[in-house]
Amino acid sequence: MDQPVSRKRKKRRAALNVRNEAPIPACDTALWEQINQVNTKLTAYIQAIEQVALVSVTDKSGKIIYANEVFCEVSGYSQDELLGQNHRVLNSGHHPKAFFVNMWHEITHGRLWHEEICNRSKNGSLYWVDSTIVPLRNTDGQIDRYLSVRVDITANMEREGHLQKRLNARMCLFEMRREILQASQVGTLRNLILEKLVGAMQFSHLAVSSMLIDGKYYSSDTTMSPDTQHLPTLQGEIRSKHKVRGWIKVQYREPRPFLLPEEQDVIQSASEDFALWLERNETEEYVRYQANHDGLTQLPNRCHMKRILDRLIGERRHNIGRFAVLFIDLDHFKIINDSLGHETGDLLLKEVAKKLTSCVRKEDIVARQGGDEFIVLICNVNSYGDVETVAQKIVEQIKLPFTINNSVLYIGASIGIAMFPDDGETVDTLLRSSDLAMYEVKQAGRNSYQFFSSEMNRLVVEGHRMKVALHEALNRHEFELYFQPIMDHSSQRIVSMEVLLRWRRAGNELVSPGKFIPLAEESGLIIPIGAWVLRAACQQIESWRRQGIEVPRLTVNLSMKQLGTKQFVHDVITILRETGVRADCITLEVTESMLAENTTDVAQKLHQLSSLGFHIAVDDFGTGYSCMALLKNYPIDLLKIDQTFVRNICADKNDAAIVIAIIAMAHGLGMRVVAEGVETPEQLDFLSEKNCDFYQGYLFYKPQPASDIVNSLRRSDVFVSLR
Ligand SMILES: Nc1nc2c(ncn2[C@@H]2O[C@H](COP(=O)(O)OP(=O)(O)OP(=O)(O)O)[C@@H](O)[C@H]2O)c(=O)[nH]1
Repeated sequence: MDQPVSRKRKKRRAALNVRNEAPIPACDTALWEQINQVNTKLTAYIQAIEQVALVSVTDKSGKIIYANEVFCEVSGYSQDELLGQNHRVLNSGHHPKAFFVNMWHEITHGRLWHEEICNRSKNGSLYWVDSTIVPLRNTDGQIDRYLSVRVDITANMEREGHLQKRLNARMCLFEMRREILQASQVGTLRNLILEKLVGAMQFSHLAVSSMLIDGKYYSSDTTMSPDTQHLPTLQGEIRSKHKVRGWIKVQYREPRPFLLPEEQDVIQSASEDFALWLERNETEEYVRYQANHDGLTQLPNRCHMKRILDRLIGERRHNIGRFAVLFIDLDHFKIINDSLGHETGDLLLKEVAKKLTSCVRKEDIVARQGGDEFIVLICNVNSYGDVETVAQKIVEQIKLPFTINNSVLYIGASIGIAMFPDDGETVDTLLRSSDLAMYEVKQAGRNSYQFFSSEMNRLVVEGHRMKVALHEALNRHEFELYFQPIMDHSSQRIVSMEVLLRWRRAGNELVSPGKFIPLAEESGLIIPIGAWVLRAACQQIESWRRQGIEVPRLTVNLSMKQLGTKQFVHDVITILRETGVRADCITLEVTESMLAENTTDVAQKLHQLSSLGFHIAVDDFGTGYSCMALLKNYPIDLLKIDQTFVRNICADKNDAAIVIAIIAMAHGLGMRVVAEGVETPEQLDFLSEKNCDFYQGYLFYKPQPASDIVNSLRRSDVFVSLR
């Protein structure tokens, strides 16, 4: 059985020491006997050693003066070739210089040296030997030769080495792949690969890894210059999407005659894995970018901006420091689209985005909220004055002409400003506050800026509460009808009554129509409310009729939303059927703007209604388009002159001229005219002199509930029959 290596080594050392150091005793028979025995033993040892080991002796300088047969056999050199050669002829280059420096240091100091060495044979192949070098002294005690005994361990080393290297390589790749799966930052991953590759090399202390990616050089040893082509190099190419993006290298600091294939595999795989990661990361980055940016302007989109805003709020919540949110909406942008086309509109939006970016500092953020709306975050604000300066600059800059496709375009911007934390401490409140302020700018005429105020908020909160209550108002029977008579010019009697809606909210508070009608329009509630009004008006006609009061006609206002519903005419007919009222008992009032909005659909419906017997009136005439040409396409019976003209009719020549013109033109088109808001006898005189047909106003009657007006109606002479 084999003895353990350490015991074998001890024995060998003991034997060599005996040979080198045993003193020669004085001659006597017993002693010679002893010497012979020792000699015999030594000879046996030497013979045995010579059989299995590579034995050589060198002089002080390392020149070989003896080499046994095994030595010749393993090294591939003949004795003649070896003798006189320096031992360096066998150097494989595998070991660093320090390895041999240490060896020489030990043996020149008379110490035995024992290591595993990789040597190179004559044919270039490598072999590993377990080497023991013993310094030999001459009779003066000086070291003058070195005895080397080496055992060939190449087979073991290869087995172990291969396994170890493969294991190392696998481990390295495994770890790198794990990191690659988790890595999110290219810088971190790059450093990690460079570090791991060095660790995976057989002489890691000599290995330097480096990477060239997209023209930039990185190295695990920043002192080593990229210009090291002469050094032993393992290299892998980083290829992504069929393009060479760079390389990964591992180089040894010293020349090495051979490099292991496993190491090359590691570099190759690392390069491929890294290239895949780059591709994946770039795809993810692209997707992330697309999700966070507006495709047209490349600015952060609404979601991204909200996240930025949220982060900013988080940062500033504990630090004192204001920032401002500017809500920017372009003025009348729709006209650009409608007149010059969507593509021109798009180009203008891109130019506006650039201009906005140029108006703010790098740390500020410009985002596209959507459509023609942009958000600007001014991140560091000392005073309102700072923000005002930026807002003013934006208004001025946007006002300047834009040249798009060789055309000069003009646009304005309305800006609402909310400050953090004063006007909101959450993303939603800041956006809402700035939006409200922007809305105020629009209301005030556009092309300017406005800071948010708590009054705006109060109005919004009130509006919201009212909207909620309005939803319930129909179910709670909170609506009432008021009636205001319309008088005949010549007879001074009632020809019709305008039906006016009133909302008596819980608590008996009467809400003015000016407050709730716009909310009902906005929420769409105007459709069921409008149907209720028509039905209630018809029911009232029937109720009066049953009481013996014949009302010639009631005038009911329509909204554009109602008229816009497909089944509007059908719904009106249904109400007439249900209540038993004839169509000619009802005048339907539309506004000028309704006629201008959707001419074909509105005209069709009004013609249908007119042919059913309804009268059609145009309310508030003169305040909108005042376009007589528009009227001729519709079956209009009555024009109602807006009260704003009537109010100053005796004092303002222009108003008087307008009223005279409207009456003349209406008569020319076969229509009759109602003057609204008649309050004084002077107004009445003026109007009757100009042949106005009918009057409505406080001079005759205020709007009254059915219960109050009924007394006036009972007088038999109040009505003029129009039939
Ligand atoms: N070209 C283009 N137009 C868009 C885009 N997104 C929205 N719009 C249009 O932008 C217009 C925005 O209209 P609004 O802001 O409501 O109206 P405006 O004409 O600007 O009027 P005010 O805001 O009241 O001054 C609409 O006509 C949209 O169709 C877009 O990506 N490209």
